[in-house]
Amino acid sequence: MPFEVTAPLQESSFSKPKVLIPEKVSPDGLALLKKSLEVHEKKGLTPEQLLQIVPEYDALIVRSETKVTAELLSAAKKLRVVARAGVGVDNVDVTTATQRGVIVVNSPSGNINAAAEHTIALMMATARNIGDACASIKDGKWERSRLTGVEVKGKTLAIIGLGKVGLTVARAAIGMGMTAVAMDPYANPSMAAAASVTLKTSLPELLEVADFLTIHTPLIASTKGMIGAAELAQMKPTARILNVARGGMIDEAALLEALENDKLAGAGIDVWTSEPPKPGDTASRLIAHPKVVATPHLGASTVEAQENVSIDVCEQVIAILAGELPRSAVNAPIILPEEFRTLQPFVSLVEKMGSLYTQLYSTPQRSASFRTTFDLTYEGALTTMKTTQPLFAALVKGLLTPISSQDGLNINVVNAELVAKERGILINESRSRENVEQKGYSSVVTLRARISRSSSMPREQQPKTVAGKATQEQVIQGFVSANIPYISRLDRFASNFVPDGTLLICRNFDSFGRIGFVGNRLGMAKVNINFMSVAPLGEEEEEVENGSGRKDREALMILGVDRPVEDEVVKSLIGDEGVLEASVVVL
Ligand SMILES: NC(=O)c1ccc[n+]([C@@H]2O[C@H](COP(=O)([O-])OP(=O)(O)OC[C@H]3O[C@@H](n4cnc5c(N)ncnc54)[C@H](O)[C@@H]3O)[C@@H](O)[C@H]2O)c1
Ligand SMILES: O=C(O)[C@H](O)COP(=O)(O)O
Repeated sequence: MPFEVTAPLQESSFSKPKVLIPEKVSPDGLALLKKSLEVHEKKGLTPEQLLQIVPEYDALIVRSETKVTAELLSAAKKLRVVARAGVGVDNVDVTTATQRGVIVVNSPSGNINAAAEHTIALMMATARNIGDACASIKDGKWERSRLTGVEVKGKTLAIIGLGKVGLTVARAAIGMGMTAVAMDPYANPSMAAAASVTLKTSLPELLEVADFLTIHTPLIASTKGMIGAAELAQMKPTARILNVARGGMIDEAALLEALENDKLAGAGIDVWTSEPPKPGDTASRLIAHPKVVATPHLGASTVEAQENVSIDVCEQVIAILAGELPRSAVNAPIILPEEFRTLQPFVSLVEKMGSLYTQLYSTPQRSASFRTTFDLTYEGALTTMKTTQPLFAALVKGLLTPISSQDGLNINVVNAELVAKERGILINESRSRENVEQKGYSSVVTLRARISRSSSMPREQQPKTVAGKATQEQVIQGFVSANIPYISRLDRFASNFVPDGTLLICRNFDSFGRIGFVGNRLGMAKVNINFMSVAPLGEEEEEVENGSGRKDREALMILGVDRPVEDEVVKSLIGDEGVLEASVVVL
């Protein structure tokens, strides 16, 4: 099948690419889009309505309210880009987008100043009881002494996360006569020093000196719930806490308890664990608390910031739909969009090849005693790709998925090399000049696993052989046709099957009655067969002795089944009836 490179969508295309914008995005960027694209602004859609209309769109532009879920991305068959008009992409399922070849872009710097100014506004509001005072005077009261505040000059601002927003807040606070200290394990010490911010190495060190504590990290595993009851207890009772980053980093129940019991003087909160908060939940009780100044996620909501992020992401959408490189891609920073799209079916193929290898050929004893080196070879049109990083990442992911917990496995082009190194997986990639079109394919991928004794083991402890040889090699080969991956070689066998779902793979002598025997046993076990494929020995392979004195050729039988096959059923296939080996793999 020809290797297709999707043509960039041009202005002159018969129908213009369509962009869906289900949230309020500033018109400045939209004006740029409208020159060459069909732009549909549809606010207030329910998730169900969004799911229904998304298949017709090439691009989706969102802010923080739209949840770009795996379900939505699966329904969005034409989608090429999700653009986040802002910084945080925690409302976008980036992993699924990556798997589906959808580029996610954001605007990493368009709203920094807005978020920093909002932090300062909340700091001043908590210091001077602005929220409470405003409510009081509107209620017809005149409560001057109850509402006496504090000054920020001479106080210490403690910052968690000295990134773009954190540093901007620090500079403004220092300008108001405050001392700035920060805790950020990844901060650049010289940049901190240049901004007159003192870095602290631990959270307790930071908490104990804070008159105001402000959080400016992303919401990730290490920051989720980082300020709980224990941390609040380490702060001065006169301290105030601010959060203009993300809900979920401060334990809302612990914060409410601290405020109610005078363990903390106040809080200025813009972001909430659940947005919008539900009536009666902890966040709603916090919002109602007189010591809390609350805003509905307004950190980036300034005219200027919205103009910035809108222009930034709209320019990137235009670039991607024209086949060019975006400036701020979250999931594919080093690969051209068209290459990314073309590589996607091969990403799926290589991932399945890796998973097949682990499930069929690797055993725990083997991995402890032997070293496996993987050679990944690309032939045909694939060799013209500028980068094959996504294929490398897919192999690492495929090899590890069957032996990892799903939650912990987030392997992508950014972290694949690191993960491979950490797990001791050696992968050599190479491009072959062989003309595979003669074989009827435009591109072929071959995974060759070479197993040899681990040289790090003391010689006397090394097992004598690997299946009788000093080194052993297994080969899996595949290709893509009409975007569907196929396995064309499985070890010594010339196969042709789609690596998908639950497969029973039997090695048997290629003689009468084997298929009937296996089909019968599966039928008795109430396992339905969805498809069957026979893989004969490759032409160069020899016949072997079949146990009854005759020479016979071996073959593989690959059966797609509708459910996992029990171990005893699999074992019952092996024996006199000619099945030599049987394994179940899930792909
Ligand atoms: N409320 C809003 O409307 C609004 C607007 C803009 C940004 N934000 C949010 O503000 C946050 C900061 O944005 P940014 O642009 O400054 O991001 P950034 O990536 O520039 O900075 C984040 C900093 O956090 C640090 N960090 C990461 N993990 C940490 C940890 N465990 N402990 C301490 N520091 C850690 C990083 O090293 C980095 O320096 C993000 O969550 C962003 O989504 C909110
Ligand atoms: O991550 C961001 O950029 C901010 O939280 C802003 O979100 P918003 O676009 O929904 O205002």
